[in-house]
Amino acid sequence: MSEALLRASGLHLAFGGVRAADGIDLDVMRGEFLAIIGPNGAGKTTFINMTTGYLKPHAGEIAYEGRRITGLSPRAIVRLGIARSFQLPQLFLEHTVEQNVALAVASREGIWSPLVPLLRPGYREEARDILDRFGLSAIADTRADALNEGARKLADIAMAVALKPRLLLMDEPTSGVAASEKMAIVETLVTVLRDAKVTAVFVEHDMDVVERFADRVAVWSQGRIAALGPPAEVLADPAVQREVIGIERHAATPEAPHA
Ligand SMILES: Nc1ncnc2c1ncn2[C@@H]1O[C@H](COP(=O)(O)OP(=O)(O)OP(=O)(O)O)[C@@H](O)[C@H]1O
Repeated sequence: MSEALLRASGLHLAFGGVRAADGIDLDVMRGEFLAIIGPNGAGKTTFINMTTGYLKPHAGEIAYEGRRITGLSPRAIVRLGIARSFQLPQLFLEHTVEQNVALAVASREGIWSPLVPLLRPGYREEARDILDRFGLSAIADTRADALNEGARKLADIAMAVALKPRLLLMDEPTSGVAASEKMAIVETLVTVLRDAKVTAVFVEHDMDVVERFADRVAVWSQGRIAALGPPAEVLADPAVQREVIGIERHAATPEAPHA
């Protein structure tokens, strides 16, 4: 872990009077798992949106593998090796899990029709292999609209992995996942990503997940990074505990009653 895979410098973006990014500087190191925490509205999703081409910063620059990517389209950024998963999974609900992942496999070749993967066995085989790695083989033939939240999140991430990214950004991969399933799901996810040598940035509200799986944690606050470092250090900081973790634990209570 010595080289920056992604480098964000001086990112600014305002929505009217709201400064969603107010001077973000961040290096994501090759091979690391970086967690982003922070209260609602701090600008965490905005950072992911800027990095993946869904939003263009008003100022500043993002470089990936030394190349400026600011302002490129989401598809162009995917082609360079950056994928994302969403806070609300973006699955084709009337298709099966396997068909969804096969669609992502086919999209690597510029094919975006949901019908094509049904016709080409190679795409389906690769999709099966990915689902196997995620422990999702049992639900390969289940329609996406019949999945519970945890399975839906994992299927969405499996689609992102099917794009063969070197960097994966995940927006709240565990939100809505039952507390009893959460650690096992993240364990699987981390194993798949480490095996595939994928660097990961993930927005997370569960501090137990951050503590256990992140190499570093960045604390977002009002469009800025208020703290950055190893979880054991950052989460022990009284200011972080007071201003972020208290809020996070409180916010996480309804879906994570164990917290
Ligand atoms: N498209 C948009 N138009 C207007 N305001 C926006 C837009 N996207 C984000 N914002 C505002 O920018 C600020 C940062 O939002 P963002 O979604 O990045 O925060 P967040 O830290 O991801 O929050 P959460 O934890 O609730 O997802 C918020 O005040 C939000 O209302």
